Amino acid sequence: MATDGKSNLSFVLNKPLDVCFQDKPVPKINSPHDVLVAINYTGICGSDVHYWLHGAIGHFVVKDPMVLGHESAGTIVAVGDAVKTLSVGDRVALEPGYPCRRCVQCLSGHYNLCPDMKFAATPPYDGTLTGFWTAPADFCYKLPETVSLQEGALIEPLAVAVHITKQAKIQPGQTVVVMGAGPVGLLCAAVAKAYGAFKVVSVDIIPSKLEFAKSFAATHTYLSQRVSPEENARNIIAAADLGDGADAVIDASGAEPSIQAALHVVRQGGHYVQGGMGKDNITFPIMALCIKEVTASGSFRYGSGDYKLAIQLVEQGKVDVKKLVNGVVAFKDAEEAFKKVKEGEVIKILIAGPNEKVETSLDTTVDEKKLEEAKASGGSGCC
Ligand SMILES: NC(=O)c1ccc[n+]([C@@H]2O[C@H](COP(=O)([O-])OP(=O)(O)OC[C@H]3O[C@@H](n4cnc5c(N)ncnc54)[C@H](O)[C@@H]3O)[C@@H](O)[C@H]2O)c1
Ligand SMILES: OC[C@H](O)C(O)[C@@H](O)CO
Repeated sequence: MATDGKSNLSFVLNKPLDVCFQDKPVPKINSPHDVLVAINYTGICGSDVHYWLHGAIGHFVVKDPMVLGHESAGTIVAVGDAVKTLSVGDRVALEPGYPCRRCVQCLSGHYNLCPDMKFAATPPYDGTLTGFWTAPADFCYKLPETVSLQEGALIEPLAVAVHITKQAKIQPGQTVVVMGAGPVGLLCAAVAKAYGAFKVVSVDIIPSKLEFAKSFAATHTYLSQRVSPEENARNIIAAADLGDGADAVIDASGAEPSIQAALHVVRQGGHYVQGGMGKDNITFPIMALCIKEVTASGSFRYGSGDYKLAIQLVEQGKVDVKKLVNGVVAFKDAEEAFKKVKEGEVIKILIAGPNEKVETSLDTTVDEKKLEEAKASGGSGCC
């Protein structure tokens, strides 16, 4: 068997800031429709960092030890008897949430809203920072030959961006403002461009993020100021010459001032999408929403077709996800990688699977002062 002699070492969160490595049994294929995947690479998401720091996101509370990670790509090592679409050796991007397939939401095509979703590294379900993982075959997406396994690990956040940007109903030639230039905002900007947006404005409060955004996908950038949301909105419109406002505005920050400015940037009859997660309740400019007849949507994870499109965008060179990767670390350095993400100076770090031979390509020395400052400034920006 392809797992013989291989480690199923897993990176486990016991409680906030208390992690360990555990060698768990290799999972068994329990359904003829499932496959067994050897994990090659996993990206660290803001939600993983949030669980590591706080042990909870909203009402999802880590009560028992939980394996972290959900942005993964791997190689098929065994397939169930009924699997026709994948074979041993195929390289796949993993969609990490499995819906019930029977409820009203699933049957109406919105499986991401399934109330019984089993989502990796969302308690009580273990995540993918492990050696081997079982998944339904139809939630594993074969990577084209030209797409690497490291790019495969970036398909998950790209699928989030594909879903958010679909909600914005962007038409070719339109203008789009993306609030927040973290991984999700950067990917939304790139997807908006791929959907045909003529101008894409990235907004953030950190100059270095905007410098990167300009080199990645943004046609314009704006450094948000400590002024009123209306004034920031006027400045964004002026900076990118957006006329009566942007056709679509996406929030990928979850920050209250950014959400407020967004409603003043969007044009009459435009679209607003809430992709960022933040405080449960904020002051929201309902008059702007109302009198401009803005169409506002939420966006949660990804649904039918989003992974497929994300892979196509990478395959066709429309979104260069490699540019987001600051480095790859060996599995044993997973905790250092989390600290590095929390320091706030990297975009994406990949953790190699425990059976993957990798030379660490990232300086994992952690600047404790920067880490303390980042911790003091609040959560991961996630929830
Ligand atoms: N909807 C979903 O399914 C989904 C999935 C994944 C992540 N998310 C959420 O998307 C958001 C972005 O994720 P990420 O991984 O890029 O997070 P991130 O924390 O790396 O990025 C957030 C960015 O927003 C910027 N920001 C903060 N305040 C701002 C302000 N006032 N104006 C403009 N920018 C501001 C930050 O500097 C940062 O660059 C998070 O809130 C995350 O929880 C949502
Ligand atoms: O990309 C998926 C997200 O990280 C998750 O939905 C998380 O933020 C909430 O559980």
